[in-house]
Amino acid sequence: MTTTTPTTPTTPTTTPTTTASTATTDASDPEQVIGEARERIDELDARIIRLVRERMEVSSRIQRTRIAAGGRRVHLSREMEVLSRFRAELGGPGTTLAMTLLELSRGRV
Ligand SMILES: O=C(O)C(=O)C[C@]1(C(=O)O)C=C[C@@H](O)C=C1
Repeated sequence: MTTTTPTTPTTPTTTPTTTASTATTDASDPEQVIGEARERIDELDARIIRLVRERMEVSSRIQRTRIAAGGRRVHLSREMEVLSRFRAELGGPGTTLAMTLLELSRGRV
């Protein structure tokens, strides 16, 4: 007859690996999830603002060049292209966003 020695449960010696989606969040703690997601949003907003400022500089260069060559500040057909691209990608609010970007870039018309 063979006897078996009772085994005691052991704790894992390695830490469970985390996946990308759980590495920085603990779904059981809503405050932590929200706090971390807001940090990410703040970073994204800072990048968006930097990009908007960069767009304004590039747009200003185009406008100054056109005006120096005898043209006008506003180029309507180009604005229509910009507006339709934002609308195609983001719908009606995309148009509003594009209009705001254009106003920031060339002032009010
Ligand atoms: O693309 C141009 O010709 C620009 O002057 C740039 C820009 C823009 O910010 O997108 C700004 C003013 C014009 O009315 C059209 C577009």
